[in-house]
Formats: sequence, structure tokens, C-alpha cells
Amino acid sequence: MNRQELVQLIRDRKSYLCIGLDTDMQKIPKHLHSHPDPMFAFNKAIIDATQDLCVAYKINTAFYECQGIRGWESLQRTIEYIPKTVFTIADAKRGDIGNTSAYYAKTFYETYGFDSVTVAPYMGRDSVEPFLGFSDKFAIVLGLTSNAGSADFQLQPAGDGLLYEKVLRTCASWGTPDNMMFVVGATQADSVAAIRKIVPDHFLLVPGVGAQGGSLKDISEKGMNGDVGLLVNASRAVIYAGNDEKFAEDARAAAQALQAEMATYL
Ligand SMILES: O=c1ccn([C@@H]2O[C@H](COP(=O)(O)O)[C@@H](O)[C@H]2O)c(=O)[nH]1
Repeated sequence: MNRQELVQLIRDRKSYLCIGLDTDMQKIPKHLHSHPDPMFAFNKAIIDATQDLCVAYKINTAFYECQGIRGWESLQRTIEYIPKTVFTIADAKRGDIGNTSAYYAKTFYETYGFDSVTVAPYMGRDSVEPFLGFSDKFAIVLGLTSNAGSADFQLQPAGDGLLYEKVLRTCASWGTPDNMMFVVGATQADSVAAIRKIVPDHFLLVPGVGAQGGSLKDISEKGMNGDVGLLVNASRAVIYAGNDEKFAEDARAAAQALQAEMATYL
């Protein structure tokens, strides 16, 4: 999916909600455990219940990788089940020397068919560029993350500003808003004005609403640009809104509340 199609989808659905499929075998309802593929059964029910309310699904690969081959099979069934009209994110936080990054890009864009993959930029230009050479695909580079540890490096002084500002400025010069987005935590709303000065046109993937306490209102008011420019992720707050037979209904209600609030900001 390209940027124009994503913007149109957001306008049509009055939503910039990304639902995170952080599917945890310890948390899915007990009655699904007898299913041949419990993770996929859970994801399928969530997707069926929410697909008209969101514009993206984010699969955090850690939850699948830890299950070995069965987890990768659940991931594959899930990505194949998500409608092609919805934007997909492999939250894998990859990045390595160039030839290795090229295989990470091929894995997520071609083998699995994701629209985007999250990329850790610490290894520099040659580690990020292999994710940029695919049409209608996006590298989503970690900018200012939602966790407390973001203060350890990202918020440290570097030259005239802070390290994360240098990361945003430098990475933005390697790509364009058509092939790159940035991760900015919802818990970092106070920094969003500074971020928008550096990357006014890029989409921001914003995790941290819900379980991590970030404010949808703050991030929407401070982070939106002319093309909306935001994908706000909620994982646990949506997919674990309930944990019994009606978990999918509960997930829909949680997603609907977020979408309804988003509609007021558009
Ligand atoms: O800075 C970051 C980068 C990624 N994440 C990921 O987003 C979701 C958030 O889950 P919630 O349950 O909505 O808190 C999860 O997959 C994280 O690994 C992040 O939180 N912050």
C-alpha cells in the first residue's frame, strides 16, 4: 500500500487506529487452547471483529518467534488473513550490516508480504537503506520510543540537540515520506512539536496509548499533519479488553471507542 492509499483509507474510515496483534499464549482465552492453531484462532476473531474500525494491524514478531516454527506458521496465517485493504506492519525492529538487512527486508516485504517493517537505526545508513528500495513499502525507523529507557540514549545531548533529533534528521535524509515513517511513543507527546519541525511530512507510528498511559488527545493534537500523518497503535488495550468467550466483542468495543475519539480529531 502506498502513502496516498493509506491517507485515503484514514479519511474513508475516519480512523488512524493500528491494532497490535501482540498475541500472547499466556493471555488468550482458555477455550482457544484446544484449537489446532490458538494464536491464529485468536487473531482471526480479533480481525473479524475490528477490521472496519482500524487502518492497520501491527504484528509484533517477538510473540510469534518465541513459539518457534508454530509461531511463524501462526504469523503467516495471520498476515495472509488480514485484508489487503489494510496496512500491515511487521514490528520486528531489525537492522544489520547491509547484506543482512537486505534479507530482513526480503523476509518481511516479499516472503510475508508486509507493507512495512520497524527498523532500529543504530548501525547507520547501510543498515537502513536496504529497507528503502521496495515500491509501496515503508521502513518505520525507531525515533523516540515510548519506554523509560528512551532517556538512556535517545534523549542525551548530541551536537546542538538531542540524539533522537539527530537520528530523525539523518534518517529522513536517506529516504522520503513515501518510503519511511518514524516510531514516536505516545508517552513522548511533549516532544512532538520538536519532532514535527524535523519531520513535518512523515507518518509517525505511535505506540503507547492504553496500557502505557499515553494520551490519544495529546498525540493527535500535537502530531497530526495535513495528511493526518499518524498511525496510533493500541495492542493490549484492544486485544485483551476481555478474556472470555466474548473477547472479540470486547475488543471491538475498545477499538470502537478509540475510533470514535479519533473521528473527533479529524
Ligand atoms: O517505542 C515503542 C516501540 C514499539 N512498541 C511496541 O508497541 C506495542 C505497544 O503495546 P501496548 O500493549 O499497546 O502497550 C508493543 O508491541 C511494543 O513492543 C512500544 O510499545 N514502544
